[in-house]
Amino acid sequence: MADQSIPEARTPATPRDGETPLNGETAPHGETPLHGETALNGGVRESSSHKEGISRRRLLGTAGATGLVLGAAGGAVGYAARPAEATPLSSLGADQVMFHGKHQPGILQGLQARGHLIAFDLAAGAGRKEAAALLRRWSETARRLMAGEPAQQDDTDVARDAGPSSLTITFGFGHSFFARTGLEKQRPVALDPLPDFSSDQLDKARSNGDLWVQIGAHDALVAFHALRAIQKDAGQAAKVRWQMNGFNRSPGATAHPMTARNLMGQMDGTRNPKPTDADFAERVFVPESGSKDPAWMANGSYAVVRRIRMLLDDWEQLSVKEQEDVIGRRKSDGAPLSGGTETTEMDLEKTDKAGNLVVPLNAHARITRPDQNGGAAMLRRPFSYHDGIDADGVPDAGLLFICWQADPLRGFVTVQRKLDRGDALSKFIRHEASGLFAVPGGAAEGEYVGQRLLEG
Ligand SMILES: C=CC1=C(C)c2cc3[nH]c(cc4nc(cc5[nH]c(cc1n2)c(C)c5CCC(=O)O)C(CCC(=O)O)=C4C)c(C)c3C=C
Ligand SMILES: [Fe+2]
Repeated sequence: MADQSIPEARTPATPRDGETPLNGETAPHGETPLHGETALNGGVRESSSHKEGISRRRLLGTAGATGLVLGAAGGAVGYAARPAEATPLSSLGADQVMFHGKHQPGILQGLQARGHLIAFDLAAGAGRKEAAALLRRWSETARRLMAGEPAQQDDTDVARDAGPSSLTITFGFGHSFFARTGLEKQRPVALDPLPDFSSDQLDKARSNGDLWVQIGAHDALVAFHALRAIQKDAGQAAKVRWQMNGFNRSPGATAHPMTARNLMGQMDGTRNPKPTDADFAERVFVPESGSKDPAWMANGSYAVVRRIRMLLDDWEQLSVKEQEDVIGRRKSDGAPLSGGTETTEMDLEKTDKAGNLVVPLNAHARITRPDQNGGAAMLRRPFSYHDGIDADGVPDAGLLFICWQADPLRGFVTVQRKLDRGDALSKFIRHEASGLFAVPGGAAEGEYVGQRLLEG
C-alpha cells in the first residue's frame, strides 16, 4: 500500500520550518498503536505552553494516568496535581504545525481528522482598512492556536486540555473581496469566476465569498475551538456567508499507513502529486517571480472548493465490480484494474480475453490523469462530509473536494470540463456548491497573512 500521498503530521524532536515536505524527508511515526499513521510533514513540532504555564504536552500525559481522577475533581486543579512522569496516551495531541513559513499551513499537511470551512463577506461599510485589521487578528489567533496557546481574548476553553493536534488555519480571498476593498488592480486573473459546468447544481448562498478560512485538526474540539475563535474575531468586520464541516479517518484507525477512503469506500488520493515530484512546487504554488500573478501571491496557491454530494443510494446498488469499473481501480486496495498494487502504473491499453479494455474508457481514474489532460494536475486535499439525512431518507453526504494548484484554469477547470462531458462517476455525484480562493503565501515572522496585498 502506498504511503499517504499528502504527508501526515508528526512530532519531531526539534522544531522545523514549513518546508520539509518539499525536500522529501519521510518520517514514519508509528511509535504507538494509538497513533500509527505515516508521518511526513513540514512545520510540525511539539506544542508550547498553555496560559497557566502548564504545557499542553504535559497536560496530554494526564489523560491516560489520571483521566478518572480529573473527571471527578474537574478542571485545572486535577491537571496541576498530575504526576510529571505520567505516560502520554498518544503524541497526536502534541503535534504542531508552524504558522509562519513559505506557504500557508493546511496545504501540504496530511489529511486531518476534522475540518471546518467557513466563508465570510465583509460587512457593509468595511473596506481595506477593516480587512487588514481582520487579517492581522486572524493571523495572530491562528499563530497562537496552532502553537497550542489560548486565543487572544475570551478563550472559550474548549481546547484547554488538548495539544494543538496538528491544527492548521488557512486564509484565502475570493473574487468579490477585491472590489469591496478597492484592490481590483491586485486581483489575480486566475480568480476569474469558474465557468459554468453543465452538471452543476450550485447553491449560490453556499458558494464563493469575500474571505475563506479552512481549519483542520486531528481533534474535533480543537477544530471547533479554532472555528469559534475565527468567527468571534470577525466581529463587526465580516459576516458568515456559509460554513461546512468535514472529517477524515482518525490517525491510528488503520493498522498501517494507507491512502484514505471516501464515503463511496474507494481509496482516494493515490495519484496525488507528491512533494518529492520534480514539478510538484510549480504545479501547486505560484512562483516567486516570472508568473502572471501579482507579486503578493508569491508562494501562494489557488484553492477550488466544491461541495460534491454523493448519491449513495444509487452507488450502493452497484456490485463491487461495477463500482470498480466506474473508477478504474480495485475497491479493496486501490490497484488499477490493469493489475498490480496501488502504486502500479495503470496500463491504459490492456484488454481482457474478449478484447475489451480492462480500464473502461470513461473510468474516472483514466480520464482525470494528467497525461489525458495536457498535463493538468492538482493537489487534492478533501474532507468527507455528512450533514444528516434528508426527509426522504437520503443521506446528505459526500466530499468537500478541495484542490490546490498554481493555476486553476490549467488544473481544476481543465479536468472538470472533461468530467462534465460525462465520466462514469458523474451519475453518482452532484456538485452543490463551489468556491475559488486566492491563498497567499505564508506569513513571515511578524507579518500577517495577506499583508503584502493589503499594505502593498
Ligand atoms: C475536477 C477534478 C476532480 C473532481 C471534481 C473529482 C471528484 C471525485 N473524485 C473521486 C474519487 C476518485 N478520484 C480519483 C482520482 C482523481 N480524481 C481527480 C480529479 C477530480 N476528482 C484526479 C486529478 C485524479 C487523479 C488522476 C491521476 O493522476 O491519475 C480516484 C482514484 C485514486 C486516486 O488517484 O486518488 C478516486 C477514487 C470522487 C469520489 C469524487 C467526487 C465526489
Ligand atoms: Fe477524482
